[in-house]
Formats: sequence, C-alpha cells, structure tokens
Amino acid sequence: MTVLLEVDGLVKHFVAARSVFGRPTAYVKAVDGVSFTVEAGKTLALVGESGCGKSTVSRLVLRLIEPDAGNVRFEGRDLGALSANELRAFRRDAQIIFQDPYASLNPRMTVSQILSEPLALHDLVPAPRRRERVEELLRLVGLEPRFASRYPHEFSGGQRQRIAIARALAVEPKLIICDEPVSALDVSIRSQILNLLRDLQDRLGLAYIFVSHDLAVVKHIADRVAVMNLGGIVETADAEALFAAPRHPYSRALLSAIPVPKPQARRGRIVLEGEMPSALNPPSGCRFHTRCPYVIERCRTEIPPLLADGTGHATACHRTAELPSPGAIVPADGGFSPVLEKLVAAFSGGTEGAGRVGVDVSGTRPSAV
Ligand SMILES: Nc1ncnc2c1ncn2[C@@H]1O[C@H](COP(=O)(O)OP(=O)(O)OP(=O)(O)O)[C@@H](O)[C@H]1O
Repeated sequence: MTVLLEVDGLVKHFVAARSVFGRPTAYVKAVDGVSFTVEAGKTLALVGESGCGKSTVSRLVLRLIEPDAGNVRFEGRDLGALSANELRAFRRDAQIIFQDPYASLNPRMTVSQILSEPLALHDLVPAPRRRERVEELLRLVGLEPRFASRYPHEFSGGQRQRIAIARALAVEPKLIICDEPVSALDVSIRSQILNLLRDLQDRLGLAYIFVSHDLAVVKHIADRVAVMNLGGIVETADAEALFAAPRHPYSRALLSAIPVPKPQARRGRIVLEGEMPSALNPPSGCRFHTRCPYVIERCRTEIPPLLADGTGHATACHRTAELPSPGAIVPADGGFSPVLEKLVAAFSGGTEGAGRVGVDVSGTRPSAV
C-alpha cells in the first residue's frame, strides 16, 4: 500500500459574527480535528449529512483555503511548506469535479477549448497536438470526438459530467476529489458515471476522495469510508467492514437510512431524539451525544478519541467496547427507550416485520449559523 495523501488534525473555523469593531464574536467550527489517509489508486469516501464539513475538508486538501491548524501531506510533502512552483505542480496532481458540471463549465467555450485550456496552462501538449489529445480525452470518458466543437448547453447532465471528468484528466492527476459528482444526475445516469469513474481508476491508477451524503452511492465506489459528523470523523473503516457492521451510533443511523430496494421490506422510521446541534455552537463532549440513543454521562463532557482496533477500523465513541453487536447493547439508564428497542430489534433482526429501520436524520441538519 502506498499512501498518497495524509491529512492530520485539520481545523478550520469560519467567523460567523463580528462586533461593531470588527472583532470576531462567533465561529462556525466547520472542520475540527480531521485526520485520514488516502492510498494511491484507491477511493476514500467522506460521508455525512449536509453541513458536516465535507466540502471544507475538500477545499483544505486542495489548499484552496488555509487551515487554522493541522497539515496535509501529498506524497510525503507538507503542502503548507511548498513553494509557489511546487504548489502549481500539486494543482496538476490533484483535481476536483463538482456536483453541478454545468456551473463549472464555461458556457461560452466549446468542449475543445475547455479541454485545451489546462493543456496550455500547464504546458503539457504543444499546440499542434492539442486537438489530438482533446479527442483522446473525449474517447477516454466515452464521448465521441466529433462533440469537440459543441458547447456545454448542447449536452445532457451525464455528458456534461463526462466533460468535467475529461477536463480533470487532461492534466494527468493522481488524485481527484469528486464532490457529490452524481447527486444532480438522474438516477438512471448515476451508475454510468460511477462505472466510468471506476473504470478510469483501474486504467489510470487514480485515487479518489469521494464526497457524498448518499451511502447507497458510496457503497458502490468506496474502498474506505470516513463518516463525518459536525466537523469531526466518528468512524473510519474499509467499506465492506463498515457496511457489514457499522459501529458508531451515528454511522448506524446513517446506514439504516439507505433506501431498501425490495418494496416488500417494511420500514419503520425512527427520529433520533435530542436537540438539534449546530456547528456554530457544537455540543460539548461527543458531538453526537444530543441525538445518541446510547448516551452516558461521560459523552456529555469528554470528546471520544478516534481509536483504531488493529484491523483498520477506528471509532470515536465512549461506548465502542460495549457495542460489539447491536443486539448486546446495555442501556445507559437501566431501561431501553422505545427508540433503542426498535434500533436493537432492527440490527439484531429480532422483531417480526421490522425489516430495515430508517432513522430519520433529515430534520436534524446542523444549522450553519
Ligand atoms: N466560507 C464560509 N464562511 C462561513 N461558514 C462556512 C463557510 N464555508 C462553510 N461554512 C459552514 O461550515 C459548515 C460546513 O460546511 P461544508 O460546506 O463544508 O459542509 P458539507 O458537509 O460539505 O455540506 P454540503 O453537503 O451542504 O455542502 C457549515 O455550517 C457551513 O455553513
């Protein structure tokens, strides 16, 4: 295994309010101590609800914004210590594609111009050979070379995302951050783009950071998953291990909310109890404790560290050791709450007709300010 990217203790707080004298009086703790690694040629998915800090992590990794603390190392080199020239080279190695390809493609440029621009900017291909390279890039993403003279508005959403992928590939990157790359696409098109990304990874040895709130999508693409909640990672594991047995109560809630393909599978809905936390004023201790069915006193005051178990699975929960399987959970206060009972039954497969239990996290989006 070759580690391509190491993120260590990243922190980014945004000023949310200032006094009349301009002094910051409140901060949004968008990213608050995030660490992970990405292996060359592999996919790390960063998942969590909207507002948990995924996009801020992406911008920090690409050095589009400066962290308040922590560092990012790419191929062993600290990005914070790079010279202007080295940073330019890094900007070639690490690319990003966005949710809405239409917004990221210049509507006044033809596909040929869009794809030639990075080739010229980084002086990669001499002008007479650029047309050939553009056609090669289009073929690589499954588009016909004759499309080169067209404008973005002449394409469907899926085709536009292919153009955005081709543009990212033009500079021969080692890492692509895919920020919700299929969320804006029709469901029927999503798997085509996911398959394309996987195919390109196999052929070109690309690493991806795949940012998504959609675990059903992540399941198809990720090698490893990092689950984020309110600016911090609560669990990280190989994708297979996480989907087979999520450990953190928040991961369990997220996973149980994946749509069930079988219409006959009955679903209950559980609304996580507790007040809605905010990144502006996050809860003390474990940031999930206000919504966690397994909360104990310690969770309210002590931030649980992300502890690895030696198998590559790490969890930030004071009760990790007590939650080996959801069927063996010891209630915190001497009795199962109705919520916990349903959750236990669902995860241990105990209750007739329980099928899958959906935990409604939709109403609990952390507010920005
Ligand atoms: N430039 C900024 N100034 C102030 N607050 C910001 C800024 N950028 C992000 N935030 C806040 O930081 C928090 C994390 O935002 P971020 O966009 O990283 O989350 P996210 O998980 O990517 O969400 P989404 O999926 O909705 O994009 C949010 O509360 C957001 O409002």
